Amino acid sequence: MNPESEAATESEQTEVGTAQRSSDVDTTAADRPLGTPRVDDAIIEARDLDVYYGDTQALHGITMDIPEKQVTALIGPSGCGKSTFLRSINRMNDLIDVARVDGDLYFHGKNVYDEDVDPVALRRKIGMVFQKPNPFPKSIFDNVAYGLRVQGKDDGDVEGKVTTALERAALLDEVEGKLDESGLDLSGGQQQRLCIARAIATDPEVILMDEPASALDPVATSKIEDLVEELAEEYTVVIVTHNMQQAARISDRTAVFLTGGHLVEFDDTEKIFENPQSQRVEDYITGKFG
Ligand SMILES: Nc1ncnc2c1ncn2[C@@H]1O[C@H](COP(=O)(O)OP(=O)(O)OP(=O)(O)O)[C@@H](O)[C@H]1O
Repeated sequence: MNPESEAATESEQTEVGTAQRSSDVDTTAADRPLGTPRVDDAIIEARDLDVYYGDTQALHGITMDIPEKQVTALIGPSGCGKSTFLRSINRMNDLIDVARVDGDLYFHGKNVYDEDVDPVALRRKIGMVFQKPNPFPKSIFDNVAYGLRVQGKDDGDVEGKVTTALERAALLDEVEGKLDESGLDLSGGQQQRLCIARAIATDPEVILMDEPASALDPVATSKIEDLVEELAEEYTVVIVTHNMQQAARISDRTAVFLTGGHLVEFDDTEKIFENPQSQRVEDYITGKFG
């Protein structure tokens, strides 16, 4: 179906990720972050995105592109809006009563805030992993199979899909032979990899991670970091982290948000950490504040 005929079927729910963007909204110079916020291979494009909680504005005019199959890190001091931006990508902010979004956010060129977008379908393509591992009180197998069953993808090969997801999440070796045991009996690091397996079982394109290693010990953290880098061969990963060394180690590009909900600079990770353009970013990454 071409973009024009898709646009014509306004009354139907659009399968996100297939349409073309109908208009490109440029941003004002004042809002434009330093660095190279626009890229050619973007899968997600935020344009002039504002997010409010009631009367409080948490994000101001965010314009940035997330490149496909790379790791993009979002860093910045507490309360600067990193999680808010992450949640706005797959419309998780819809679940917060007082949250309101202005501006545009395109996924494969389709504005995810268009009325014809089904947020549940969107979240199948843009999965999320949270700070605290949150496996269901079910077996390891059922945790991973859960999304497939909910989506009616229980097509006889659930076992194969569960095995593949556990393998991609670098957990299979540790749980083989005990898939019937409770996911809650795994260690914290294993639980987080189980949640990652659950997120990738349904074959999303993008995985959003909100400080996925902050509750883990250094060994488990290192496994998650290795995994994130591997995942980027097949998926687009956007990760919020408080840990600047972690952002420097695992990400291709880094976005620096600063107090008040402004994106100040977005560039290749190496550039951000070695030669940032903004003095405020330099001060932040050298630990002068934040
Ligand atoms: N559900 C909510 N209701 C009201 N205000 C909120 C809500 N969630 C976040 N905020 C506010 O929005 C701003 C940005 O919060 P957000 O959690 O996005 O920041 P953050 O950079 O991810 O912070 P942290 O690093 O501490 O997790 C903060 O001022 C916060 O208090």
